[in-house]
Amino acid sequence: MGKFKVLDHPLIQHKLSIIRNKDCGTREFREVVNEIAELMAYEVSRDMPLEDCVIETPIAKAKMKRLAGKKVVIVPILRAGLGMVDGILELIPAAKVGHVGMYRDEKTLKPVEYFVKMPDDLASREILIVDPMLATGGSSIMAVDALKKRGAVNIKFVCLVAAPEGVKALRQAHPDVDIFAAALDDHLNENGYIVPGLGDAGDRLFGTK
Ligand SMILES: O=P(O)(O)OC[C@H]1O[C@H](OP(=O)(O)OP(=O)(O)O)[C@H](O)[C@@H]1O
Ligand SMILES: O=c1cc[nH]c(=O)[nH]1
Ligand SMILES: [Mg+2]
Repeated sequence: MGKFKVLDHPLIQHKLSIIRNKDCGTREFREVVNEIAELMAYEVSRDMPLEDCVIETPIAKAKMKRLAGKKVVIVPILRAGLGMVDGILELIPAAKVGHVGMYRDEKTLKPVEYFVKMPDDLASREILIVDPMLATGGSSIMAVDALKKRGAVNIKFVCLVAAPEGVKALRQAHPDVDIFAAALDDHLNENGYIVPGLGDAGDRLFGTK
């Protein structure tokens, strides 16, 4: 079973309290979502594989370590996942970026896929699917399905706020996927929104309603 980890670093918790506030405006929301994503990327990348290498410094040859393997792929689930991409790219600037477009039908709460564009060689790459919200789990499960269908095997899911219902569903559907969240909230309300949550992440990021 993949792990589920809440990243409770004080800076992450502090910044999360800023964006949860209903009075946080679009500009600040966008900035702070990226800042949290950057901090999370530091933890999420902790077990990235390294390989030996020899570097010639101005003084001597030195046995060093560098990242091994192909470039990481960041996959935002559109739209809200886009808000986390730049923050992660600050730490992993050479990463490739794939996109999965999906929205949740307001009545059924089921995800509807409308776009997929991925880099090549998914099978040999580490993939970070990012979306601020893990609610029922429907969107994340469908995103992992879409990537596995295209050959992906090494997948992590990174979100800001998770509901227990979504964590359970994603782990059941894809037990091999590690899940990282900045917070595990209480429950989903009758409209499928996370409580206390932060509202509709996409609308708050892009100023839509
Ligand atoms: O776990 P789930 O129940 O599937 O809900 C979570 C999904 O809902 C939100 O997207 P939304 O459908 O609002 O699309 P948007 O990002 O375009 O606003 C959110 O960003 C997730 O993708
Ligand atoms: O609370 C929620 C649930 C789904 N999508 C959001 O943006 N927020
Ligand atoms: Mg939305």
